[in-house]
Amino acid sequence: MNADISGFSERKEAGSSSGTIKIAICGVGLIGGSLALCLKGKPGYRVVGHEIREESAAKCAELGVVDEATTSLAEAAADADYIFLCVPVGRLNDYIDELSRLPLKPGCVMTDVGSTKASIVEHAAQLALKGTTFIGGHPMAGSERSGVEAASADLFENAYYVLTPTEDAPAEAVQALEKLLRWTRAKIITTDAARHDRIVGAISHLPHMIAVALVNQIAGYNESSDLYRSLAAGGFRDITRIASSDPIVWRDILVNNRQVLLELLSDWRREMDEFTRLLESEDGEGVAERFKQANDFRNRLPERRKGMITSLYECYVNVPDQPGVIGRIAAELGQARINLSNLHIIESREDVPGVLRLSFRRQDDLDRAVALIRSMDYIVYF
Ligand SMILES: NC(=O)C1=CN([C@@H]2O[C@H](COP(=O)(O)OP(=O)(O)OC[C@H]3O[C@@H](n4cnc5c(N)ncnc54)[C@H](O)[C@@H]3O)[C@@H](O)[C@H]2O)C=CC1
Ligand SMILES: O=C(O)C(=O)Cc1ccc(O)cc1
Repeated sequence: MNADISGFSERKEAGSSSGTIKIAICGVGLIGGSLALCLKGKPGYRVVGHEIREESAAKCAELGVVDEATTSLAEAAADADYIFLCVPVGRLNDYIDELSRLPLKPGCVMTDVGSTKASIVEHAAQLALKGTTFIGGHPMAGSERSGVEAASADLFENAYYVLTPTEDAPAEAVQALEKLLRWTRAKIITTDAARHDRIVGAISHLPHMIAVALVNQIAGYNESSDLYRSLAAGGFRDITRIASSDPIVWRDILVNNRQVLLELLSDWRREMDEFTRLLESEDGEGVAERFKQANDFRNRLPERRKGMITSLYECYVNVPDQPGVIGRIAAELGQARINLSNLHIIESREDVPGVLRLSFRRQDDLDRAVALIRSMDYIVYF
């Protein structure tokens, strides 16, 4: 790979012969669509979406997420300066194979957004991608939602965006990709693929498995009484939000990173065994110590209200059981021109509205809403 990068800098500065930089996005879903929205309309860029189904291609063009869309990979890739692979992890190698058989523009930079990095980076390195450079990528932001309808130009703001260039990737290519990705307003960092997979396995893939297992365990109990579902309150919702993630996307991630995950699961079982031991021996002090240790670490997590922690800017409001309270809060927010993206009543008892979850698209809206609602004497928390 990277055999011929002659003319690379010249092309990146000047763009293609038509004066524009062509960016191909293969898979215009949540992540591909969000990248497209970050880049489309920026001076000198033309964003072309690739989808395998006609309806999907038509939809992303109609929604205005891309400048144009096609179901032909050859057409999307032809003359592209950058190619982003944004399909489920299980399909990435096939795309690399197919692209390696197509005439690609010399100096083209190819990257992906897959949640695992070692296998794709290794696969791309084995193929001589004729004068193009492959650089693995992973924006550490997303949500439990999927599809182009969920795409947003703000998705990556302040989140980490990991790049995993191999040692032989030309510095100019890495710099050019980093420069392009600045439009996402993400914090770009580089590391090697194996390290990425170990760390992301622990902080993202393991939590997704735990969330799914927990929901399925409780769903099993709920067969005997619907009260399990009714009583499921804030804590359960917080820890299980990511269990609503896309099954195909996550099937591919977990199977791909299975070696790392099998080790993490064995450590997880040890953590659970420790709780079992503490409870069997009625060791309350030991239990408290586990919570204390967790509090210490969690309270020192970086204050980031996006990406891996939450997908939106959210707050919770305790609402008393009085008619009109929710309407009043919504009306005040509207009057103050604060854009509410979602409002959800979390019932803690069947007959009592207990907690209101308010979601915003911007930090600024959240901050203003919190100040306003607190000034109305309601308790607001995160
Ligand atoms: N969901 C998330 O929060 C994050 C996902 N990622 C990674 O981004 C990639 C895309 O995920 P999302 O955008 O969330 O998924 P999505 O489901 O929103 O979008 C997937 C895209 O790939 C296309 N696609 C699906 N199956 C395909 C197939 N068999 N052949 C060709 N195209 C196919 C779909 O038409 C769609 O455009 C995955 O590799 C995932 O690991 C990375 C960061 C965050
Ligand atoms: O919704 C969340 O909190 C996520 O964890 C989103 C996410 C999903 C997959 C990734 O590879 C990165 C981020």
